[in-house]
Amino acid sequence: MITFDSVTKRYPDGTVAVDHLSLEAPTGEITVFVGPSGCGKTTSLRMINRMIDASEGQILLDGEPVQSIDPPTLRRGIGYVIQQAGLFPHRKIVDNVATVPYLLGWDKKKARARAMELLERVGLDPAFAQRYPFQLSGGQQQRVGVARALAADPPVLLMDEPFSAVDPIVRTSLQDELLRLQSELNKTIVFVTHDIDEAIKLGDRVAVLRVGGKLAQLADPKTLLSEPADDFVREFLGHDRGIRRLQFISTKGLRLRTDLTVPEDFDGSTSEPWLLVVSGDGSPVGWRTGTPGGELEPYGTFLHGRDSMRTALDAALLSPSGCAVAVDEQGKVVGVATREALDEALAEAADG
Ligand SMILES: Nc1ncnc2c1ncn2[C@@H]1O[C@H](COP(=O)(O)OP(=O)(O)OP(=O)(O)O)[C@@H](O)[C@H]1O
Repeated sequence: MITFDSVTKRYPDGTVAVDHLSLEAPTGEITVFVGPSGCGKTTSLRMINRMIDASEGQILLDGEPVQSIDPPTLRRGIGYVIQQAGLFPHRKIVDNVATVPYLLGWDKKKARARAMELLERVGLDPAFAQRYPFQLSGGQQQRVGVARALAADPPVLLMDEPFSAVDPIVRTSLQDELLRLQSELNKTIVFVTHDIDEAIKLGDRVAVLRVGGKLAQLADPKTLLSEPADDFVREFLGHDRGIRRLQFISTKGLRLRTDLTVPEDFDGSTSEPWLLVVSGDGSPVGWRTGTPGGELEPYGTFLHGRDSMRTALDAALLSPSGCAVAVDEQGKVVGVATREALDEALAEAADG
């Protein structure tokens, strides 16, 4: 666990970057520092591994003040990932990843084997090992940055806007990858971002900082969205806070209808305005109207019980029928959530 105990950082020119910050980043969890530019996120992060020293207060690592640990020893137990990866340009990828093991005096073979294992872990083709950083895309370089930070298996990982320099699609996949890795590794991660969506997606706990380095709120993402502490936090969360809350509401209890599906060769009429055509193997094909003939219309799906109400609602909005198609892990139809069922679930969510 990392503990900030009334930590203040005053730079020599008098700027107070962090002001009496007290919070805990629990072991095995992702704690995100989020806030507008200049609110002291990077300064707070760098005080953990003593790249910057606190002016007042103390930071404890599992109860031990970081001030009492000499910086090289401290940093060996703390992985650090920054924006644009910060790889050594003249070293091959494998040697970049093996940087800390080399520093720790591992023999070259063992260090390289560890680097190869990690490249695979972060989803990179081992063939990249022999390349130089400039021969990789920005997203691939970030993966190498994460692999390098994990090389000596540190219990703590500090990540400073690690995904902000890549395009939104790559960014999403890097975020997913980090969550997958974290589910296996259970590191204590402190993650800095200015992007509230990233904070909500990744954080077990989110610390919102305001300019002047003061903590505005520390909460889990669900609480943050439903109970922002003040106008600053509310404003920072943005105007679609209600919609984003839906991502924490499960589709498990969503009522499904199973009488609205028909096989592909069905050409009868019904009084239902829409019917979902399902192929022989159970996958959805498209919506047709109650009367036969005409083109099949598009549909949207959600994984029943796994995806959130946000995804279910999105699926409904993609279909002219206004209904969302519930599928299982194999993509087979398990039922249809009608507008009424979605309404009921939303009303319950609003009450809760
Ligand atoms: N070496 C320094 N000397 C003086 N002031 C500094 C120094 N480094 C940072 N600051 C100031 O401290 C405040 C906090 O900076 P910091 O980099 O921690 O913010 P941040 O929240 O990470 O910002 P950003 O999102 O823009 O990276 C800012 O007002 C910044 O100008």
